[in-house]
Amino acid sequence: MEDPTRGRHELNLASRKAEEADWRRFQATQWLESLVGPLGLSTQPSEREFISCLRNGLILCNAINKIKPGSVLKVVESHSPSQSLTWDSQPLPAYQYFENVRNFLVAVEELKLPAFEASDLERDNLEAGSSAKVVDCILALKAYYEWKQMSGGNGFFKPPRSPLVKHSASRIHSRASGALSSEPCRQLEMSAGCDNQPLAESETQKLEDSIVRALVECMVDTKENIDDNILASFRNGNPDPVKLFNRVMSSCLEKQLQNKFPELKSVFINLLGEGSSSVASSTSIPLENLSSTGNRKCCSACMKEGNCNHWQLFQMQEKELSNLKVLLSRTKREFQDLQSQLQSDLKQLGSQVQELSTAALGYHKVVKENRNLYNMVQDLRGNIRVYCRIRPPFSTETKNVIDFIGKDGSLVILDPLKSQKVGRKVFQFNHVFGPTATQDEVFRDTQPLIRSVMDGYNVCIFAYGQTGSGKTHTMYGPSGGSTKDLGINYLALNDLFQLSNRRKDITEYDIHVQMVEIYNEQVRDLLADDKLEIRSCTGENGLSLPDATMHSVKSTADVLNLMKLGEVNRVVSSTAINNQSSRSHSVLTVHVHGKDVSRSIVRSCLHLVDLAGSERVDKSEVTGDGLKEAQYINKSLSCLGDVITALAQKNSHIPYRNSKLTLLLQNSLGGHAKTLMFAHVSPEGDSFGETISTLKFAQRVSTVELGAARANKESSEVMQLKEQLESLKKALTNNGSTDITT
Ligand SMILES: Nc1ncnc2c1ncn2[C@@H]1O[C@H](COP(=O)(O)OP(=O)(O)OP(=O)(O)O)[C@@H](O)[C@H]1O
Repeated sequence: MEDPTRGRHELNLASRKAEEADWRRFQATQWLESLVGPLGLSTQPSEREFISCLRNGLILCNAINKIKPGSVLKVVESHSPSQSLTWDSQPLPAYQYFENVRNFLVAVEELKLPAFEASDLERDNLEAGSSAKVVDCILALKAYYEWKQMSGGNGFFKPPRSPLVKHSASRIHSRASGALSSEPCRQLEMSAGCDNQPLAESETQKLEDSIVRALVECMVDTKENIDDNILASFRNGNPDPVKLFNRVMSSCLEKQLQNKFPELKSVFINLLGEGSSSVASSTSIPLENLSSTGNRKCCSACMKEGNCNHWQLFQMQEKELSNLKVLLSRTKREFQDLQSQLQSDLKQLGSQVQELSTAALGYHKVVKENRNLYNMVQDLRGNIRVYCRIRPPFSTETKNVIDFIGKDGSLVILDPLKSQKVGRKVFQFNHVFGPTATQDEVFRDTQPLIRSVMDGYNVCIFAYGQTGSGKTHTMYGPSGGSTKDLGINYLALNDLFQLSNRRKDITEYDIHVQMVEIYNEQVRDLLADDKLEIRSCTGENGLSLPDATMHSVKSTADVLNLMKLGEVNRVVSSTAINNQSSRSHSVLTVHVHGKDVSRSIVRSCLHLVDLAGSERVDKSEVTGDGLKEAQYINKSLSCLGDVITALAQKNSHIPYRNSKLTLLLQNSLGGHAKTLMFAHVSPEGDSFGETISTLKFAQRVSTVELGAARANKESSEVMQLKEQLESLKKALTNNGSTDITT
């Protein structure tokens, strides 16, 4: 037997379906009008009205061009001005406009939106429900348009499901739910429940069945019990379909869920709750607000305009936002970790640098202390300091005998005639200046020694070496009177003036100079007009050259003038080895006399000696007077060697008197003076013999112990006592002579 309620339900369903179709058509019309202007249709257009209006494809093309400009490039327009867009004045034949419809459908396909058949717009096909596909297509366009406006076209657009598509699988279900399911589904979609539920397929199916059954029953009941207010609003001819639908639906749901399907209510709440839970937790909006008020508010506002994706988009963005928040806090944590790691690394690095710099400082301090201690030991032992200076080679082509120059004063030379293994000779000096050392560098190393003259020490600096090895260059500077690269003589005096100036408040200094040469065993005054020969080299008052003229100097200019005069007077001649060879030993003596505020007196002298070059007579190719000069030079140098050897061997007798040179340097070599020798060598291979001989001599000199240097300083008491002694001596002498005469 046929169930009478079922028949009634089917009847009701058909009418609901029709209502739904009307409502959707209304939405499509409203939206098209808002997009392209008035269509000339009634408020509730019939299917016929609606299809006729769209038949020429003009409205459709204009609409799609508004959504996506250029979608239909050529739109066939209505030519007659009398032809309006109203549906009933549609001009024929329609085939002229078939192109519009076809182009529109192509554009719709390109947007991947649900399309319809061109024949759906034909007059002959018009029957109930035939416009559904066209309406679906327009509502899909509407949804696309709204998505594009909201997202700016970024992301993925998902067209809303057509009720036709969804329910084609089951005839019964489509019958029962075709008209209605789109709305609940959309409601669920809005809360992200419809598609995103991770339910099993069978479960979903079961759920859908329950919902559809409940809704069908609900609507049948509601339709029968529709309250007068709702019917009245229908009758007064101006119903708001959205409001009407909402009211019907809400009262239906409320009743059915409350009374008949309490289990369905919990399913609904769960669905809505699950869909909202993540959002609720991330935004702290109460669940009820989202599932009822918020959700409904959003949709009631949008329902007027058609399909609504707001809630879904909102949820997606909320989710993305919360993901981003998590990412941000994780990145922040990582950044903080990195920062603290960096800080601790920097701290560690800083302390390491600090340690290193302390170590470096300590190292420099120790090196300096070592040097000072070494010098102190040298002073205490009274050793003669020996510096070696190597002249730059005259030609790069000649073989160089210098193998290695150590910073510690070691020097290795190589016999050019022997192999590297056996031809190497090692020497050790206080310092070795290589060919590139400047005059200034050489002076800076000797400066402390020179300055000690101002404290009362006697100092002697002499340059020794073969002819042409650079002795005059070191002591005077480049030959030819150049004021560039001036040597130790000038730089030393200049420095003494500066020091005297700096100490002028404490000590008053007088500086005098003498300049003599020893030529062929004769001492000659280089600063006197007539170059008088000086007979005595050891005079009274501690002066080694009492007869040589004494010149007071107050400035470096004075010194320069005197040095020029001395250079002019010195005997030089050209030899095969050096065309400006010094044929004599020159001695510049600087006498310093200082008196300080306590009336203590310092008296000292600085000998700056440029020896004549030692040379092999055969090699220098000299004859006659030149040969005689060379023999004298060699003899005096060998006397110097004898004195050095005797001193080195600590002999009781030192043969100072064997030559004028050793007699002149007696106080510097045997007294309590500070002595420095510059051993000059030529780097050329053909000078190897002389180089070895110079270096051996220098090595011997460095072993000489002179005893600790002593300053010539007399305190005011000693001076007073000395003065008293002098006056007593005089008185005694006077008394004696008186006694004799009386
Ligand atoms: N360190 C140097 N840098 C540049 N040129 C140098 C250097 N040493 C020496 N000379 C040059 O070498 C040449 C010989 O030097 P110098 O006259 O000083 O030798 P010397 O040992 O005094 O010779 P002699 O014993 O014959 O007088 C000069 O032309 C000098 O300018």
